[in-house]
Amino acid sequence: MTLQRPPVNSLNLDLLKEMSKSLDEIAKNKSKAMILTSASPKVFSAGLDIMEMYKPDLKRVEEFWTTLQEVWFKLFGSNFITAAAINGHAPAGGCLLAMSCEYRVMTGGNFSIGLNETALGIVAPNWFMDTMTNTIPVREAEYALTTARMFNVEEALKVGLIDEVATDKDDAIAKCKGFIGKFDRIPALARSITKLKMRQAAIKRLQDGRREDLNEFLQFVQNPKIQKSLEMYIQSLKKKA
Ligand SMILES: CCCCCCCCC/C=C/C(=O)SCCNC(=O)CCNC(=O)[C@H](O)C(C)(C)COP(=O)(O)OP(=O)(O)OC[C@H]1O[C@@H](n2cnc3c(N)ncnc32)[C@H](O)[C@@H]1OP(=O)(O)O
Repeated sequence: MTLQRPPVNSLNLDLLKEMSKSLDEIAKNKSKAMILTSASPKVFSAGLDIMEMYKPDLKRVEEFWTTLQEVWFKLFGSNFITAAAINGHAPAGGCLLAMSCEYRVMTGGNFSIGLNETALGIVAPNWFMDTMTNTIPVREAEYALTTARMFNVEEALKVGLIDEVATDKDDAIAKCKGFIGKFDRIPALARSITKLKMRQAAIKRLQDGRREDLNEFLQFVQNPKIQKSLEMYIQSLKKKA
């Protein structure tokens, strides 16, 4: 699955809906595995489209958040094998997508990956945190989350946020295929049940608290202080360019 929403694959409602549909198709057509990557040469995904959260229409932003939750359920909780070929920057929601896969290969270069929400004055939801602690140790996750740490490729490899480094996108995809090949001799049902048991607690936590998570988000986007932070962040992104 190749993300292609120039310039930075930011996740707006339309892209999330497309992803949700594609994940359904992959599940339905009984694909053995999926590799998630990006059509952009330097950005895997810039995370959530900040414009969806800035001065939002309430109905749309509710659908936006619900669709994001759905994409996470379908990706993190998929029966099929998932690997991410991270061929560029992967901040915030981009990092979440990569961490929701079972294996991560990142192309070397001046790219970074991490959950930087606190730097925007926002708090990553519990299920973002659960996804991170499913990937790296709790202590590292707490440190990374509180400090909005963006890891460079070497740091990400060292902490286990990524599993391998690749020379370019083709190499990243080849290495993801190498991971997928490890399951050639493992019975598929045993593999998928094991994966889902490992992920069950995190999945159940969001299933049980889904409405509450949505309400928290809706309160959050209606908070004037948060809107001010988002406005300043958008300006800083634009100034850079
Ligand atoms: C339940 C509990 C409570 C709920 C609490 C709620 C929690 C919400 C959780 C939030 C999760 C998130 O993902 S929040 C999103 C966080 N994302 C980020 O912080 C990433 C910000 N972006 C970047 O760092 C960079 O753009 C990066 C990805 C490295 C690429 O750098 P480049 O130099 O290649 O490109 P840029 O010039 O910066 O960007 C190109 C254009 O894209 C825009 N752009 C970049 N990122 C964007 C983004 N995320 N959304 C919209 N637009 C974006 C820029 O403004 C530019 O616009 P023009 O100048 O107009 O061309």
